[in-house]
Amino acid sequence: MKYARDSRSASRSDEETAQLLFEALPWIKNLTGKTVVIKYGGAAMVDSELRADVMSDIVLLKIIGMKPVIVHGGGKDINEALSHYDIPVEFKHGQRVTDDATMEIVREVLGGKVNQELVAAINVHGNLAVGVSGADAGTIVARELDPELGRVGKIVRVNADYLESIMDNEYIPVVATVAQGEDGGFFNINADVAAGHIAAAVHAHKVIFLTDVDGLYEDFSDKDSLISNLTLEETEQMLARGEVDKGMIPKLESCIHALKAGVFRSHIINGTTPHSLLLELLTDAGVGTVIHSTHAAYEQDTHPHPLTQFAARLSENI
Ligand SMILES: Nc1ncnc2c1ncn2[C@@H]1O[C@H](COP(=O)(O)OP(=O)(O)O)[C@@H](O)[C@H]1O
Ligand SMILES: CC(=O)N[C@@H](CCC(=O)OP(=O)(O)O)C(=O)O
Repeated sequence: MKYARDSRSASRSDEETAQLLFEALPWIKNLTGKTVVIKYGGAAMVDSELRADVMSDIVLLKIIGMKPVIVHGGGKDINEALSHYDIPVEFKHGQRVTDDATMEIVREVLGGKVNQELVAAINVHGNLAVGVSGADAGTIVARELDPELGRVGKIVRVNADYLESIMDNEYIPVVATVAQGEDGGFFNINADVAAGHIAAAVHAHKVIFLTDVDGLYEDFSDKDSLISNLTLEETEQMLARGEVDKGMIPKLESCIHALKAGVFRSHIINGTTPHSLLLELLTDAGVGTVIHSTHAAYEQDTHPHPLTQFAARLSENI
């Protein structure tokens, strides 16, 4: 996906640029020192130019004082590699049926190619990113979820200390969701599920799912039904009524898991929209769906703020 990069600076005066930077100050102060888990995967990850820009945005967030943890997927890359080796692709309930041959490919693609490419895209800005396999230091430990799914894991624990030690040393952990098995082998973990567990374990302030749609729709066939915010309870009710399907189910379940563990907010945003992360984190205007514990908690935290102007102008100019 291509998009214009330079129109923005051309259409803005120096004074406006200074104002934009100044208005970001309260947001930067608010987020300093906070851990934010960012799940990046799926269709939002396939375009290399866009991927480089998302990694640059994460570098910016790190430089302004946040502590990002990236948890990445790579389902499409796994599918390509499997078709290259003539291994069939099969999913059940949103999870890849993972026999031993598939597990080897998952390890190579997630722990190798995809992880290294994301780390490299960050490290062009300085040596900030550390690639972490979920199997390193028991970062993610799992056991069999369901014999029908083969080597798909159910997470039993996360080594938050290891991830925090990486962040304490000012690095950004970039986690591939290959788990260490309690049985000594490896397990394949859905990256949405892993992000929710990791956010809970590191007591993240927020968990953000970058995907290929603008957020959660009340009715996916109606593009006017995007939900800007909803509570944990409303999310549970939507799931129970069967109103969401496909990849949105593990995302919502992970949002619920993270919120119940004390994560302040879960966000679902469009990773194919340029700078959606910056808009979501540095403005009140928001660009996707926010899930929060209660409406009261949401209202208390969401004040009208001059920076909403920053959001509007940033959106206009990209
Ligand atoms: N109610 C809904 N709102 C938004 N997306 C939905 C909904 N129900 C199903 N979906 C599907 O969920 C998909 C996102 O999940 P997924 O494809 O797994 O994303 P990713 O690959 O980014 O993890 C959307 O592209 C959409 O097809
Ligand atoms: C068990 C399971 O389904 N694992 C996923 C892991 C990668 C992933 O989740 O990638 P996306 O976020 O890009 O979809 C898989 O094999 O595709």
